[in-house]
Amino acid sequence: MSQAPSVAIIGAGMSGLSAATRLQQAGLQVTLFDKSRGSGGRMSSKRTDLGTFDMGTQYFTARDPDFVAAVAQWRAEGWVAEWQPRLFRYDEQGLAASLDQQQRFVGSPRMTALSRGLLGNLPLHSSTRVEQLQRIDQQWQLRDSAGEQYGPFDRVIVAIPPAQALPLINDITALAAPAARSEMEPGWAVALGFSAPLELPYDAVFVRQGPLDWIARDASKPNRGSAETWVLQSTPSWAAAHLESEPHAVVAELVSAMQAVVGAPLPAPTFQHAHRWLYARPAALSDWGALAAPAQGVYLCGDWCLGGRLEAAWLSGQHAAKALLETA
Ligand SMILES: Cc1cc2nc3c(=O)[nH]c(=O)nc-3n(C[C@H](O)[C@H](O)[C@H](O)COP(=O)(O)OP(=O)(O)OC[C@H]3O[C@@H](n4cnc5c(N)ncnc54)[C@H](O)[C@@H]3O)c2cc1C
Ligand SMILES: NC(=O)C1=CC=CN([C@@H]2O[C@H](COP(=O)(O)OP(=O)(O)OC[C@H]3O[C@@H](n4cnc5c(N)ncnc54)[C@H](OP(=O)(O)O)[C@@H]3O)[C@@H](O)[C@H]2O)C1
Repeated sequence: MSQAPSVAIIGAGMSGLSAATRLQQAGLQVTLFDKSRGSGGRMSSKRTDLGTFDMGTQYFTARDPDFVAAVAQWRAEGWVAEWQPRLFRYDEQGLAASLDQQQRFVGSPRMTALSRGLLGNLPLHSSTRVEQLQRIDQQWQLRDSAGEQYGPFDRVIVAIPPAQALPLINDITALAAPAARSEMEPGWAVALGFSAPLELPYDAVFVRQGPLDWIARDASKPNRGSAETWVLQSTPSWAAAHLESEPHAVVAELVSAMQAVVGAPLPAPTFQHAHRWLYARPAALSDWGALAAPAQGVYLCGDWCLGGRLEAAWLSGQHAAKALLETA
């Protein structure tokens, strides 16, 4: 190929953005597509009159040296900041402080600040659900759910959960077989706003039982504003058993579980909202990095290829970009 290949990236969550920024640095033309109104995917924030709520990624840690370096750069840009919550855990013995030495980071002033920073000036077709990839003359044409065509592109990176990726790559066995084996578990997230501080001695609690996985005072994160905002997240097993529940019923059950943790009735929230994540986290850990079909010029990445955390999503995007660059 005499000139740099053009690349379509389907999915503008962390893995797609990671691949996009790496390829842009290498001088390739990339175009992102996302079915949502913006970028970020599961690294999402909900804006309300009370302030924002992080409804997906709560915080992230950095262990891989390349990711540690990327996070240092994002901190310097002001896109992320360290969060030092007063951490507790809740188990059969009840509530106990559970402080540790782990550094934890969040987007600032909301989780999506990180995805906006990474997106920068990259071209993104938002509200565009890609439904089909067509191979024409050794290139790829994309078709969205409204029948619009995009392309041609020399290469395609599919950076979405496996169930959503499968219809796009079904004919490419090297990608379809592992994707078909990869299951994702669901989750419910509930945002609560209160008119006054709850005055609790913790900012976040690892619960991991019954309906509740985790509760966090969103307002304790850096640069969030002064409203008393909390996010409750369900365990995957509870979400699987309550996939079709009405949002108000989910709020009621998770608030009741939070009251059990707090050990006292909570005041009535002034704001409540429930969000269902059909594909929240991988059911099992994989170590693929990314999946590649170089002969067809198609690459598959996402947290599910490497471990189900934000860091894994970033690393998987880097793996996909590296594999693509090896054939560029
Ligand atoms: C409730 C919850 C809490 C979490 N908490 C944490 C945490 O505290 N720490 C942590 O490290 N990780 C956490 N995670 C996991 C973390 O959010 C993910 O690992 C990471 O965001 C995944 O990024 P990704 O790019 O792989 O996928 P996604 O973020 O899912 O990105 C995929 C993108 O593709 C788009 N898309 C899908 N199909 C199509 C299509 N056909 N056409 C166009 N676009 C499409 C979607 O809209 C989405 O934007 C949490 C996840 C959830 C759901
Ligand atoms: N809700 C969802 O859908 C999620 C999808 C994907 C990831 N989710 C959560 O992300 C968190 C990020 O994990 P990691 O980056 O590895 O953060 P750590 O803070 O290191 O947590 C890892 C793991 O260790 C336990 N733990 C850590 N610190 C404490 C502590 N101070 N007290 C008690 N427990 C702690 C805990 O796991 P256990 O199974 O051992 O309870 C943490 O999960 C992580 O929270 C994912 O669940 C959500």
